[in-house]
Amino acid sequence: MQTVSVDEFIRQSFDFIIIGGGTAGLAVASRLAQDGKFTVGVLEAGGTANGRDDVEIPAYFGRSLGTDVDWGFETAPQASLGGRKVKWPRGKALGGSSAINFMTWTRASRKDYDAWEELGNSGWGWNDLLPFFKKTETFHPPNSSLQIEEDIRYDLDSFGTSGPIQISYPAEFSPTHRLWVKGLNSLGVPTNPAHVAGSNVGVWSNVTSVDPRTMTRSFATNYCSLAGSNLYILTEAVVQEIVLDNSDGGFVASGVRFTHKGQEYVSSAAHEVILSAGTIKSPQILELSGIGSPEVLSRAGIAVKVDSPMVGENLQEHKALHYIFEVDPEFKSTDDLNLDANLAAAAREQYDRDRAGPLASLPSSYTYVPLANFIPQETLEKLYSRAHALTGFPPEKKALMERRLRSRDEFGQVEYLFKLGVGLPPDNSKKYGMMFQILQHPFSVGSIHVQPQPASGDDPVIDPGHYHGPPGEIDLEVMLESTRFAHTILHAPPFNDVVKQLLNPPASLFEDDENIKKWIIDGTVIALHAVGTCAMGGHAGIRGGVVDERLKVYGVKGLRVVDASVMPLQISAHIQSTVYAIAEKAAAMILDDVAR
Ligand SMILES: Cc1cc2nc3c(=O)[nH]c(=O)nc-3n(C[C@H](O)[C@H](O)[C@H](O)COP(=O)(O)OP(=O)(O)OC[C@H]3O[C@@H](n4cnc5c(N)ncnc54)[C@H](O)[C@@H]3O)c2cc1C
Repeated sequence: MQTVSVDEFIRQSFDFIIIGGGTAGLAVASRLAQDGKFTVGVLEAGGTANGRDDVEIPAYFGRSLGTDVDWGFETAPQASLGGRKVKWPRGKALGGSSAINFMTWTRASRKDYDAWEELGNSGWGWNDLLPFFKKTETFHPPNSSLQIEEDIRYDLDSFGTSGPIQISYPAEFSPTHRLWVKGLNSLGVPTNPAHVAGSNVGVWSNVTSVDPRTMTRSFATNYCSLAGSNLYILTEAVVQEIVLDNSDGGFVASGVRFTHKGQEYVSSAAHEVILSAGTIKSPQILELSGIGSPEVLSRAGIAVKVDSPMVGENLQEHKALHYIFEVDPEFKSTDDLNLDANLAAAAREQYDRDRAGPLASLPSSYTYVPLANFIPQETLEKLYSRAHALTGFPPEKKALMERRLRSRDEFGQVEYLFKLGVGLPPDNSKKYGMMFQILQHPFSVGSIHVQPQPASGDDPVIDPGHYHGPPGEIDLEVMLESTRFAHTILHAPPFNDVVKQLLNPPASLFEDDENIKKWIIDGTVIALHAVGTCAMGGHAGIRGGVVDERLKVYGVKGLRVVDASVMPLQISAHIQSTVYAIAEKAAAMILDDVAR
C-alpha cells in the first residue's frame, strides 16, 4: 500500500475524494479506483498501522487502545450513569477502526437488514446485501480434523470466496469451548449450524478477520491492492470542512479543506466527495461544513447552508457489561503470558516460527439468545407495554423496534461472549475468565455534535444517552433480566466445571434487584459498535435521516456518506462485516450513477 506526499496529492485532479481512510473509506476508494477509470484521493487523519505488533498479532488485540492509532474519545458525563464518562476508542490510522478492532466477524439476523428496507431504504434488505457481504470476504474453512474435534458448523454457501478480507476460525480452541457450547445447549440454546446465513440465534464457534496463512489481522488496508497507481492516499491529513459551492440556488460539494502538518490545503473532486470518517467524526464534519440542525449550528457560530435536522442524531450503541470469575487453573489463558516472561517469550518464538500457539488465537465462544428464552412471559408483557407507550420515536421506526423486542426467535437480542484471561489478574496465584453481555437492540438513542465553540481538531460532544429516560429504562430492565441469565449460564453444567467463583459481581449481588441495577449502572461500557448519526432517512427523508438510500446527503449534490453512521437502526451483530458490505454496495451504486 502506497501513500503519497502532500505535494503529490495536491497536484492531482481527482474524480473522487474520500474523507477518512478507515474501514469503509479504503473499501469504497479501492473499488472506485479498481478498474483504472477514475482518479481517487483518500485523506486520512492518522498514519500507517500495518506492521505493528499491537495491530497485526491476533492475541495482542486491545493493546493499541490508548496509543497514537486511537482517537481516544470519551462521552459527555452520562446523567443516568451517575455522571460517569465512558471511553470511546476509535481507529486513527489507515484502516481506521478495522486496524484496532477485536477481529470478531459476525453478521446480524436477516430481519435486522430487512428492517432498514422496511423503513423505506430500498435495496438494503438481507437478500440485496448478501452478495456484498460475500464480495468483502475470503472464507478459509477449518481443516477437517479441527472441524470434527470442535464440532464447528457453518453454511459454506453463505460465505464469500474471493474478497480482500481473509476470515477464518481460530486454529486452536481451549477445552472450555466445548463446555461453553454444551452449557448453553443445556439451557435450551441450540447450536446454530449456519450462523452467518440469516439468523444469529444460538451458540457457535466464531469466525475472525484473521488471515490463516500468516495468522495476522486482515483489515481494510487489504483493499488497497485492488487499485493501481490511480489511488492516492495521504496520511496525517485532517479534513476540516467540505467545500460547498452555490449552484442553481442549491449546494454542490466540490472538494475539501484539510490540514497537513499545520499547513492548510484545498483539493477538488470532479465527481463526488465521499465522507467516510465514521459514526463519530462524519456528523461533526458535516456540521463544520454548514450541514445540520440550525439550532446546533447557530450555537456553534456556524452559518447554516443546509438545514438537515438529523445530522448527529439517532446515535445507537451496544451497551455491555462484563463478569469476572475465577476459573479452574488447569485451563491455559493469555494471562499466563502476562505473568511469566519466559512463557511469553516462548509463545512469541512459536508465533514467529510457526504462526501458531497462544498469540495466534482469539476467543471464539459466542452466543446470541432471544429474550423469550429467559425472561418470564409476565415480565416480557410489561416490557412490551412500556415499549408501546414510548413517545418521541417516528411511528414507523417505533413499530419496528417493538416488533424486534417481541420477536421470540428471529434474533438473539442479547449476546454473551466468553474468554479466558482478564488482562490484569487481581490475584496472580489464581486464574480468571470473563464473560461479556451485550444488549443488541437498544432503545436509548443519543447524539454527536460539534462543540458549542468549535476549534479545529476538537473532539465532538458524544452523548449516547445511556439508560436515559423511558427508552433507557427499558434497556436497563432488559440488562437486569440478562444479568440473571448470565448468572444461570455461569452455573450451567458442564460449563460450571470452568467457573469456580464469581468475583465481579459477587454472587451475593444477585439477591437484590436494586443492587444489580446499581452494578449495571456502575459497570456499563460499550461494545464499540456506534451507528446511526448520518442515517438513511427512508420514507421520512430529511426529517428521518441524513442520506437517501443511495447514500447521497439530502440537500447537497456530489456528496455521500459511506460508513457505519448510515445504519438507520442498530443490528444484532459485531458490525465490521456490515460496514464493509455497506462500502461494497456504495461503490457499486456510485459506479452505476456515474455511468448513467
Ligand atoms: C476497539 C474497537 C473494537 C472493535 N471490535 C470489533 C470486532 O471485534 N468486530 C466487529 O465487527 N466490529 C468491531 N468494532 C467495530 C468496527 O470495527 C467499526 O464499527 C468499523 O470498523 C467502523 O468503520 P467506519 O468505516 O465506519 O469507521 P472507521 O473505520 O473508524 O474509519 C473512519 C476513519 O476516518 C478517519 N477520520 C476521522 N476524522 C477524520 C478527518 N477529519 N480527516 C481525515 N480522516 C478522518 C479516522 O482516522 C478513521 O481512519 C470495534 C471497534 C473498535 C473501536
